[in-house]
Amino acid sequence: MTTLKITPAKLNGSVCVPSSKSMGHREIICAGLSAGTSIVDNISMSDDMEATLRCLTALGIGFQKVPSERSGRTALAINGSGNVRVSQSTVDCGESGSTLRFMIPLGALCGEPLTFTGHGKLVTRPLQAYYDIFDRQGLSYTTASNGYLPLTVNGVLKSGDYELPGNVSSQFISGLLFALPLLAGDSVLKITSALESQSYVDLTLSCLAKYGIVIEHENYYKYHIGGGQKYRCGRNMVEGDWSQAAFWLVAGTLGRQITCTGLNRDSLQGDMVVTDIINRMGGKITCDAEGNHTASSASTNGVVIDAADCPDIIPVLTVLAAVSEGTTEIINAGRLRIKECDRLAAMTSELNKLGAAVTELSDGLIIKGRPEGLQGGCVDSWNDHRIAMSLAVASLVCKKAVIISGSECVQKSYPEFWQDFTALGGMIKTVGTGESI
Ligand SMILES: O=C(O)C1=C[C@@H](OP(=O)(O)O)[C@@H](O)[C@H](O)C1
Ligand SMILES: C=C(OP(=O)(O)O)C(=O)O
Repeated sequence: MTTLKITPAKLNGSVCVPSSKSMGHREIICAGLSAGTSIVDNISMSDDMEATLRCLTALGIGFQKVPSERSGRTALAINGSGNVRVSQSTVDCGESGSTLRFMIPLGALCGEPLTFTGHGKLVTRPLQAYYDIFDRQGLSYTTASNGYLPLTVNGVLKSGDYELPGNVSSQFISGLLFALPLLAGDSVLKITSALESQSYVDLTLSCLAKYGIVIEHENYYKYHIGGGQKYRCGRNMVEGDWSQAAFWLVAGTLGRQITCTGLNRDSLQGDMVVTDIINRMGGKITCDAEGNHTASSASTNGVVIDAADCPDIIPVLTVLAAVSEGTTEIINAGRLRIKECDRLAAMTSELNKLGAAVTELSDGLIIKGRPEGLQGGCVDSWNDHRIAMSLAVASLVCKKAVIISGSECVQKSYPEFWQDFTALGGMIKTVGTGESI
């Protein structure tokens, strides 16, 4: 485990944000399901993207790295056959919920046993929505106790009527939307409770459409999925990641000025709402003609933030709230408890260690702002990339150093995070084992 000591410093400068992890997963899955070769350019590699690539291999889909046409990042040539088959009996999904939930229905097209393993919190993250479908269809599967990983699926999904809850994870909906068009018959998918993370369903539908898959829906609650469809190869670029930009836009608001490049101002990513939220709090985020977004230093005030459609930006917005004038209420955030860690508990515990005043509710947070700043101290990442990156941003407003243990977890989505943090003026030192802090 790596421990970092961050000496408080105001960050300043420009950063090219990684490409979208959510869109990257979707692109390489759709490319892998097409017959022929697709190029997906501008992929930011991370542990989660590696996990999805391992799944493609297990499903008999080939890929190779090729020179990028327009970015300095990875471009992948992905060779699919238009369908899936089990080419490896076990696949490790790492800690990636998206990977696991997108791949299970594809594994359940193969008609041969395929075992999904994972690590950390992924082992216990909810999968019941799929088990209910398998039970209804009589599809054979086994799990460790309590439905935990490893999960082995062994059977073929049947076309027809499907139901899913809308408030556990939209990743189940995306997973079925990838797989059901490949069945011979038509399917209808109904969402039986309030839909959260709807923007992620939009990302799925838009990627499917790019690859030639037609799905009609009635206001996101009923999806009509024609069977016998074929994915069509493509050449696509992945745009910048708004969830990652959020860290820098909060850091710019708390620091001097930070410009994020590589972003699409017309993005379908729900986390783009971070600009509206920061501006609503009194921040100063502007956008130029190229879509570069600049956050300038500003004094901010508390607001109500609805987490239903943007769960991933809540930890870093909690940091901004912690030093804003007045009170911030985070609502509809119960789902944050079933991510890489319990993010409501983690942000409450770790920010309060730094001197913040955060109160945890069952599905939200109340944050009493301390505009005078925080103290600093020793905190833990809870092995969650978004907690580690949020605590790094919190260091900007601390009087004393912030020591973060478990800082290596940023590998999950943003391996270059600490390099970028340093390039913007952050002062980081690795603390060796046994070294006093
Ligand atoms: O589909 C996706 O790419 C994601 C959906 C969201 O999860 P939920 O739908 O479980 O909220 C989000 O938190 C996750 O980081 C990525
Ligand atoms: C929750 C996240 O990812 P996943 O659900 O794919 O593990 C995340 O990246 O914050």
